Amino acid sequence: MSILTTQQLVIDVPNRLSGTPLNLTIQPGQVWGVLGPNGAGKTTLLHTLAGLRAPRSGSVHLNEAPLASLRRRQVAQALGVVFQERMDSFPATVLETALIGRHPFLSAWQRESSADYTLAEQALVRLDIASLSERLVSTLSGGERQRVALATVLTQAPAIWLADEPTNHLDLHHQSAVMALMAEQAASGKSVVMCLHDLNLAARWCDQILLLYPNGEAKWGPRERLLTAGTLEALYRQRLTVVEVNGAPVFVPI
Ligand SMILES: Nc1ncnc2c1ncn2[C@@H]1O[C@H](COP(=O)(O)OP(=O)(O)OP(=O)(O)O)[C@@H](O)[C@H]1O
Repeated sequence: MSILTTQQLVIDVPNRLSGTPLNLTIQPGQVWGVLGPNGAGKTTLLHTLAGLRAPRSGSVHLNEAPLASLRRRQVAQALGVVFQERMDSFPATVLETALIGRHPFLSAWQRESSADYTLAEQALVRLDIASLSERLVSTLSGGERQRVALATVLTQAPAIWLADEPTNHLDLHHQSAVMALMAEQAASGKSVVMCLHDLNLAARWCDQILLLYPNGEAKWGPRERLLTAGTLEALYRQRLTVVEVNGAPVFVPI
């Protein structure tokens, strides 16, 4: 189990003067939804939490060690990132791509073991792409590629998932399946931080919410406190109506 914390973290968004310092504790078992309009800094935050981008100020800690003091390999053994944009530039099959998830655990010239193959094959089954195993990733549809990216992180089996719009390109069935997978990861003691544009997925699946505003302000806390029509209307500058379905709020733009 791993805990990711931030201390007085201000993310480095170009041309933004300042922002609310973030003091977050991402605990095992939690599912965080990061919400905010385009350009608010969701991806920047996710990359900063992954140690891929330096903060403007403050710090990110993995189990109390500053992320900046850790070797990349150590970080990759604990943190998995589902990127929003991907460069699938060299030819690789779906299975080969999923196996990349094991690389943080292999030494320089070490080949993947049969246990690594088993993990990758199980991940392909879980993401419903086992039948595509030998296909080149470059030949896949957008939704299929998205599921390869998720399968790669599932193969990595990190304690902390950082996922940038994990339901991007997915049809309704696969959106639900992926959110259920995230919830399942949290239930098994992992933690999940997701950037989302779909308020209703956040309302249904996230227990902690972080709202990012275009001016750098931020609010965070339990879903019940932050996912209200008033808060979200101000965040998105969009009027909303709320209905309740199966005990969860559903936000509809009006
Ligand atoms: N390398 C860069 N140079 C200049 N501006 C940048 C750079 N990277 C990010 N930005 C700007 O920083 C801001 C935050 O970008 P970011 O991608 O984090 O937003 P986001 O909330 O994830 O947006 P979206 O909802 O559109 O995905 C945006 O205004 C973006 O244009």
